[in-house]
Amino acid sequence: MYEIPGFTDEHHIPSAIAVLTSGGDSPGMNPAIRGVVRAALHRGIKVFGINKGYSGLIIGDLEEMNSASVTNIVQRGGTILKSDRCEAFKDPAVRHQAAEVLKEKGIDTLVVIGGDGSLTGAHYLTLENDIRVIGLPGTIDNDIYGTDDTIGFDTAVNTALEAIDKIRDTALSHESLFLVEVMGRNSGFIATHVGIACGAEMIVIPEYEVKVDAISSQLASNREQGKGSSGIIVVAEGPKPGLTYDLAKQLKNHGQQPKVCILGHIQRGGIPSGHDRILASCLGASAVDYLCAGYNDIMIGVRRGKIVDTPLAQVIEKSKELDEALFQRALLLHK
Ligand SMILES: Nc1ncnc2c1ncn2[C@@H]1O[C@H](COP(=O)(O)OP(=O)(O)OP(=O)(O)O)[C@@H](O)[C@H]1O
Ligand SMILES: O=P(O)(O)OC[C@H]1O[C@](O)(CO)[C@@H](O)[C@@H]1O
Ligand SMILES: [Mg+2]
Repeated sequence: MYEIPGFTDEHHIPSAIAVLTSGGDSPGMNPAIRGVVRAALHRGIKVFGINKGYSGLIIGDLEEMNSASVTNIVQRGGTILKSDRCEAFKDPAVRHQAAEVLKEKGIDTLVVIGGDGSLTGAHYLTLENDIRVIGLPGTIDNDIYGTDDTIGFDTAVNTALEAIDKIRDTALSHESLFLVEVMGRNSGFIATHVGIACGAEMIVIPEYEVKVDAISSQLASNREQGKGSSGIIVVAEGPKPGLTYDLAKQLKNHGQQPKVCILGHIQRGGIPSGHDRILASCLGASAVDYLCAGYNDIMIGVRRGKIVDTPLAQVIEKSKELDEALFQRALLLHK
């Protein structure tokens, strides 16, 4: 499914690899961990699992893994290593402490599976300390520069769709309008993909200004065309809680009677899709290939079906643009 680079130079075999998951959990983190562990063991490299992301790293909560440690996890949601958000890791002194923990155990390389924040932490860790790092994009948000796809995005979109298809039944039966909030504080990737796939009447995302007038006239036009008065508007959660309720209020002022349904954390859990399992497995195993070939301070992702690497500095600095053409296509399909 993915074109995998073949490396010839393999003179940088790590003494031992540690792996952690960080930030919001995402479906596919487990097959990614499995990929790292099995590929490392295949080369005779010791591999350690760190519990609870950077919080566990700082206090040395880690243990050696073997092939059985990752048996029967390819199909499991969440992360067997657990995850966390760790404010303390933003402090360089704390990162130094983390590096010392690794060195004491004879570990010289770390694989970080997480979102943009987690990859930022990984970049600083290697810049300031003698630890090599590889990042893997593990987030449902798909908001990471340097990869077309992130581990968990596909599953999250499908989970949201399953829920919205059910809400659609009720919307049709009662001729009612639903605002369905999906995840995405700063990015509308989930909302755009879900909106297209569920046939939403409108999609609201943080990247573009919300035009209540436009939503109202779209709904009015639907009624005039004989499409009925039920509808689904997919709304990305946006930067602060409550924005979907604010939008509902504004629509009420325009004579609409919307109901709000917040999908929330169901989007983060569940069995990873086949797509996410394959992506995660390939990226996990590739992390070990890249380490053995001497790479450091990169994220491994996919572009146009190829496994590719991007310097973490770029991943952090640049933001992934929403596909404008795709969003325009969605607008066309509403009409
Ligand atoms: N600027 C930073 N410097 C050092 N570490 C950071 C930085 N930003 C984030 N991190 C570390 O990464 C952790 C996770 O970051 P964040 O909460 O942004 O989630 P994420 O990795 O982007 O995942 P997601 O957005 O999918 O939940 C933080 O709790 C912190 O430990
Ligand atoms: O569970 P928390 O910490 O509230 O995080 C929610 C955020 O995490 C994400 O689910 C990504 O992991 C975002 O889509 C969402 O905005
Ligand atoms: Mg993030």
